[in-house]
Amino acid sequence: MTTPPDVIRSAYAQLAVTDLAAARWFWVDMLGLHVQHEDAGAVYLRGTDELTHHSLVLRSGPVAALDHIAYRVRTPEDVDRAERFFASLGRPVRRVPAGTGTHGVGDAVRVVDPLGFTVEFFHDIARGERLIQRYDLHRGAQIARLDHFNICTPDIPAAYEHYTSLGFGCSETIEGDEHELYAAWMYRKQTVHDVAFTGGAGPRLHHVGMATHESHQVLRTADVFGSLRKEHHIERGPGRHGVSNAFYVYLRDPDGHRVEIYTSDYYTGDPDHETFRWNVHDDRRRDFWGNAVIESWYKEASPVLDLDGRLQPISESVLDESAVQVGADGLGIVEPS
Ligand SMILES: O=S(=O)(O)c1ccc(O)c(O)c1
Ligand SMILES: [Ca+2]
Ligand SMILES: [Fe+2]
Repeated sequence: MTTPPDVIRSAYAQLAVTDLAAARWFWVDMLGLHVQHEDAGAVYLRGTDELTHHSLVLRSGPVAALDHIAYRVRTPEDVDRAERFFASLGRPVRRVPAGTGTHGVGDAVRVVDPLGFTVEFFHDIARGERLIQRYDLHRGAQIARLDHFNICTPDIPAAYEHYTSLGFGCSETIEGDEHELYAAWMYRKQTVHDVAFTGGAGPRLHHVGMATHESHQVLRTADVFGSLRKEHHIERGPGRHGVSNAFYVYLRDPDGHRVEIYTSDYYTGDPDHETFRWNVHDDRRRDFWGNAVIESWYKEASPVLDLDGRLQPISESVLDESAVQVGADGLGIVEPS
């Protein structure tokens, strides 16, 4: 196997939205993301702490879907390594020279990874003004930065193996009594995750996780949606996660794309950091207070487009966590086989 690229972190997601103005209302007016650039067909957004051009791109399109997730790599040579790595796996690979791809991003490579996701690896990206202490510009949820991608895939062990081969560590898992792998959280930056896997039909994007500095920003976000009679955008929470220990709320944008507002997870940077393993029957795993997980959270997600913008076919899940009888969820009636 060829040398993998040195991934620094999850860097941006590019979402296709069917009504750019409605999406702008949600992500800019309500969540407060900073507009770094916009044109007739797309808006480029970032959080208050982000120094690179964007961490979210909303592109107008006929179908609500994920264009691609993107990881920043340490050097320009790591873009070449990514191209060779995925070519050696026999995966579709397409070089995207500077100026021909996403606005603000330099030389990049886009691949369809073994899980069926379109993934971009880049190093060069334009800078944005330092907003960390421009409190006068901090609005809405006061989102600091993109924290992670959560992806739906039917084969969690395959996802774990693929991201392990890319040098990702594993901070936490959800496992069955026989250690069947239901979910995993994996990282390159020194927090709980850059990517996590939710068992289900895939490839689909489950959510993008956006970090705030304080739990009161999570709570206020939910309050503002309630005040404006937009509470139907609130899907799950606010609450405290078992996995990651983060405080969270999940929202759905006008196209149904899911976003998590997430704060206060923990450091994972020591080389001998140990994986914390949850049992699928522990009903504190997903909400530490034992609150049930709404069925839509397990079942609904955004489809994914291939390198040519065509919808990727979706294959069904192997293990269905929502079918596991646990105290709080109570969604299913069948123990895992
Ligand atoms: O619901 S879980 O506690 O499993 C969880 C933990 C961290 C996340 O980012 C997440 O989306 C979900
Ligand atoms: Ca709701
Ligand atoms: Fe998340």
